Amino acid sequence: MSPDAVRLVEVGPRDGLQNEAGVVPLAAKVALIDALSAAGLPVIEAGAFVAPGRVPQMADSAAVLAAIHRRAGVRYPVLVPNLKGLKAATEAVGVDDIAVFAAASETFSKKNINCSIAESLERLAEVAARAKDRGIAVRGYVSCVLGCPYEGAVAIDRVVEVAAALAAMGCHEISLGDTIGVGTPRRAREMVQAVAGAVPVQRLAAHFHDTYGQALANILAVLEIGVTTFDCSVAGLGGCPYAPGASGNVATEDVVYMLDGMGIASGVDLEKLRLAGLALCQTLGRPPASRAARALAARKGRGG
Ligand SMILES: CC(C)(COP(=O)([O-])OP(=O)([O-])OC[C@H]1O[C@@H](n2cnc3c(N)ncnc32)[C@H](O)[C@@H]1OP(=O)([O-])[O-])[C@@H](O)C(=O)NCCC(=O)NCCSC(=O)C[C@@](C)(O)CC(=O)[O-]
Repeated sequence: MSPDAVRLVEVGPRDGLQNEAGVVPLAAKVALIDALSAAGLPVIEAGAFVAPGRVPQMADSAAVLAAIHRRAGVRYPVLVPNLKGLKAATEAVGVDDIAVFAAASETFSKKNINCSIAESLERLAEVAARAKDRGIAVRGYVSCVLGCPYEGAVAIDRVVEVAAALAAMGCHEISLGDTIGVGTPRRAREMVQAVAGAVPVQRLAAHFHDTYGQALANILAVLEIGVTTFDCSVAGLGGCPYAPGASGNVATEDVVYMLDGMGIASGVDLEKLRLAGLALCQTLGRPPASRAARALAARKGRGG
């Protein structure tokens, strides 16, 4: 059964832009975030306090946070990999939400954050404890929940273990990331059902990349078993620098179009969202990857 309402977590300004080869001007990032909040997104991941040598595109995250217009009720989490990142985040303007990230694949963990899964969980537990002491909410990500770019298949038991460890260290929500978008609906559902045996489904979020065009189908599959929080990226921006070949997250416009059609409330204005994505894509010099955004633009072009 489908819910009446869902919560969308917009990850475009972080997951979307982290993989861009060229420099995205600070003003364009700020304008994007402000346009997304004006479109009704309740959570907008605004940046990452990671090593700038590894992900140069996120190096200006503190400046982004200082420049955005904060809308009442909107949350602006940032990614934090370690205590150094937590320190930088707490020194930035207005950070009261962070997200820590681990993986269900050893090789991905090593490539992405240069340590084993066990080491990362130890490190993140300290980050989470200190963040909580300061009243900062902590979200947890698990990458490679349906496959790894280096190891291939990933055991569901491993996903359950990592998700449970993040929940045990106090993450209020666990986002399950199909980093390379290889998942299909039945497997996505099996994975979520298994994780829900360890972490209540109300605390789970689904984070599907759309590499194989399966993201919307996967969302629907897990929506029907109780997941009500979905990560998405405006204009389908993105990919992970440590997941070669992976495309962006499911496009927020495509998700909102589907939800609107199903009568499921997200609080997001599709037209304002489309224009937010379009403005950023004009800066990037390419069309939005969102099918819904393209179709809506074509309809407008025909006077529809
Ligand atoms: C995790 C680390 C930091 C480990 O870092 P390390 O590679 O082990 O190296 P280190 O700890 O020895 O540090 C190397 C240099 O970085 C600095 N440093 C160290 N930490 C920080 C920090 N926080 N902020 C700023 N600088 C930092 C540190 O001070 C040092 O500077 P140097 O002495 O060379 O001048 C590094 O490997 C890293 O930043 N990796 C990038 C991870 C990343 O951002 N990946 C993409 C996001 S995850 C993702 O996209 C998946 C997700 C979440 O979307 C879900 C999904 O789809 O699966």
